[in-house]
Amino acid sequence: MSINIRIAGVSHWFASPEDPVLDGVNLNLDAGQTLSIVGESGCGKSTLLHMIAGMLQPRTGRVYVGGQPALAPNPRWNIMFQRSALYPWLTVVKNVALGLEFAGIRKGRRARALAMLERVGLADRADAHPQDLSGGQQQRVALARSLVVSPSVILLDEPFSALDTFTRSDLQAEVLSIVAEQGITLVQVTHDLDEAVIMGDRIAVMERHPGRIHGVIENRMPAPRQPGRPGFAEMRDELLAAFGRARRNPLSTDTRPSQAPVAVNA
Ligand SMILES: Nc1ncnc2c1ncn2[C@@H]1O[C@H](COP(=O)(O)OP(=O)(O)OP(=O)(O)O)[C@@H](O)[C@H]1O
Repeated sequence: MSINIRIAGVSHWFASPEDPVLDGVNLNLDAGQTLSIVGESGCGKSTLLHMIAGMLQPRTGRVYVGGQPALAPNPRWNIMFQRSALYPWLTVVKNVALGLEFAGIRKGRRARALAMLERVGLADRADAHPQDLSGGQQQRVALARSLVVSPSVILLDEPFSALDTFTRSDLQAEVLSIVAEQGITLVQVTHDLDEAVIMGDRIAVMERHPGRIHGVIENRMPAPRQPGRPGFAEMRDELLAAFGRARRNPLSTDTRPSQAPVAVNA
């Protein structure tokens, strides 16, 4: 079942209230939509993702997932990090099946894990151990573990940043296809503007220090959104311009150009 996400007036600080990491973040995502979050290093992207995952509570405001406050981690919304740990003593298929075990699913674990491995192109390595796989293959296993539970929401924190261009492109396409097929709501943090355009129906651009939503761009490109296709370069240029403005105004929104074309449609 698809579910929506609502980030309502979220502010946060770690060390001191005088040094907020997030300030007044509002963002809505419809059920089954995909959102890319971009912004300079340290602007609070991962912090926001942790809040959606229920791993961290904002000092003020609230995150709602499927209408419920995200007060604790939930197996139906899955977070995957840049380097998701696999267990070296378990085979690939057992690592994937662990996702099902964590979600409390008892029956048919191996068959479901194998089907998902097939999906990410690793069925033939099911009985290998993670350390015998390449970095890209290990990320595929981690992805399979996240997706095998048919989560309602998947949260990806730069999952493909260490991968070569071709592997990254394959995995982007595979994630988008699974997400569309299962109606999963996707939030992905990325530093790669091409990836932001490829993955996001909407793209949130953040300012830094404190972390704020500078604007949200509605991605007008129809799927498949691939570099070189009509409209891709325009979307990327629009994003790059918004990113540049967000960087130029890290400490204040007062100097933001009034003609900024970014749709603040949070
Ligand atoms: N647990 C924590 N304790 C103290 N400070 C933290 C903690 N987690 C994050 N921070 C600080 O909060 C700020 C935002 O961090 P966050 O990781 O959310 O940024 P980011 O945009 O994801 O960065 P990057 O793009 O480099 O991954 C940073 O200054 C970081 O040092």
